Amino acid sequence: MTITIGLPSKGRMKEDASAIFERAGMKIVAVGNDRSYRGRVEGFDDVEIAFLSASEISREIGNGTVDFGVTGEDLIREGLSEADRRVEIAARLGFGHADVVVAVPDIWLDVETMADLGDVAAEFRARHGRRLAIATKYWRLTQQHFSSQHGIQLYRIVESLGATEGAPAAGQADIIVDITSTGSTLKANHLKVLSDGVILRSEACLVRARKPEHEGNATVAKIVEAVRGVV
Ligand SMILES: Nc1ncnc2c1ncn2[C@@H]1O[C@H](COP(=O)(O)OP(=O)(O)OP(=O)(O)O)[C@@H](O)[C@H]1O
Ligand SMILES: O=P(O)(O)OC[C@H]1O[C@H](OP(=O)(O)OP(=O)(O)O)[C@H](O)[C@@H]1O
Repeated sequence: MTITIGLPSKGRMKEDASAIFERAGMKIVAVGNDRSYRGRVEGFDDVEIAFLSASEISREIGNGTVDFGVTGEDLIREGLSEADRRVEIAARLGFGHADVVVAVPDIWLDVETMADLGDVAAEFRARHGRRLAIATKYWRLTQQHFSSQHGIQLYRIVESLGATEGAPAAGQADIIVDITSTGSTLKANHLKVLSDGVILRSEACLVRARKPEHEGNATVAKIVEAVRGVV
């Protein structure tokens, strides 16, 4: 059986993901020329590499098209329903750290917690004649955090595919759910994170699709062991 590993073909995780495999004794070589989206691993004849974007990797692990992948935990939990049933986080890789957070305008002085935000959401319609609007690309994580975890139902999600932090000032939304690493983008846009507003502390992970045929497969075990040995 050939084991396929999805690695980022571009973006912020690309270099670090390949470097981890190299440190683990699995040197990746491109098949064909440099622009090829296929690779192999020196010394592992039954392993192939598929170079994909970070969000494609999460999707392909979810549907089992690749056996392993390196991607952010945020993309796994946002992209896949019942993620823990479908995939296993085999190793946390120590790079690509970012938190998915709930942030509100600095000037909302009375709003520090999700409970405060729940009160605001409840009053919002009476005061403004509409629901609290949340700009985000993290639909699933937002719904889980607001509805399931904090019992807040009165809100509406405004899809944002970029420059999410600008949405409140632009009048497109009231608050945001987005990723932050240094916090400088939030600060520049006069937003603050609620004290219990960290939805997920994400980092790059080696993720395995849960497949029955992995049971007892020596190559699968070797890949996990090799990567765990260097993180
Ligand atoms: N400052 C940051 N901003 C955004 N994402 C970050 C940051 N730091 C780490 N990440 C992580 O990087 C991953 C996304 O990587 P990247 O932006 O390179 O993907 P991408 O190539 O844009 O993928 P796609 O095109 O599929 O969206 C996510 O898992 C995210 O959590
Ligand atoms: O907390 P900070 O260090 O300020 O980082 C957070 C910002 O970085 C990312 O955007 P980026 O400009 O990298 O573009 P992207 O969303 O297209 O990846 C992310 O979407 C945030 O806006």
